[in-house]
Amino acid sequence: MQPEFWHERWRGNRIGFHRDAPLPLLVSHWPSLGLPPGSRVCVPLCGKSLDMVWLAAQGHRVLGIELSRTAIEQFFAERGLLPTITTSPAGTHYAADAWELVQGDAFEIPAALLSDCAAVHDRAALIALPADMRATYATTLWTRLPGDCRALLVTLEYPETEKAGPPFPVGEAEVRTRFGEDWTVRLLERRDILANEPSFQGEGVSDLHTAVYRLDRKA
Ligand SMILES: C[S@@+](CC[C@H](N)C(=O)[O-])C[C@H]1O[C@@H](n2cnc3c(N)ncnc32)[C@H](O)[C@@H]1O
Repeated sequence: MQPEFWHERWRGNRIGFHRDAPLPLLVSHWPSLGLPPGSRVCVPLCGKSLDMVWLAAQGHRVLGIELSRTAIEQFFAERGLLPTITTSPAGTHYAADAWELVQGDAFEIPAALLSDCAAVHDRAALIALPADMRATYATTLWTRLPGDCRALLVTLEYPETEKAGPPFPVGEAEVRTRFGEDWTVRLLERRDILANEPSFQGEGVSDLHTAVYRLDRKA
């Protein structure tokens, strides 16, 4: 999954991963993180997700990280906002209201930019990446998050021989292997969603679950 793969998806508007409403699992599980309003939330590989709108409505400031300038421009245009644009070694920063979206590579984001992030929301970020890139993602961005950080991580599980990713299946054992050393990992919910996902059924997937984890950075 090289950058060109994603740029091509955005150019061609082939963004089937984008949802026209906040993720229900975010809405139901986010309050359990107990974050104070005003906390900054990192949304890696953010696309133009409406989850960022929902997080802002909860009183959070949002730091999104996204390769595609198209995605970022569409996010602000769809809210009728003209962002302020600045640059840093991390990339190009677009900021308006509660949102700062950085056009850059999530693997290259420096710890200084993440230092005041109290939480992470990962939906379709880890599972967007093939195994070798998931390893890099876990050992770069996630290791640079500050000491008291918490996270919601949403995954998909299906038999990997039944469909080519993305999205890729990531089971509980992999989540614990990738994050368990630095994070306390708790499975919050695992839900059968095959009946709601005709495109997976159409590709021959016989079993499909989504799982939500809470991660707490170990001291
Ligand atoms: C499957 S989409 C999910 C987008 C969003 N999380 C959502 O739920 O709609 C993955 C997104 O990650 C972006 N992306 C892929 N690799 C990236 C990287 N290394 N750094 C930043 N963004 C990346 C892609 O451009 C794409 O918008």
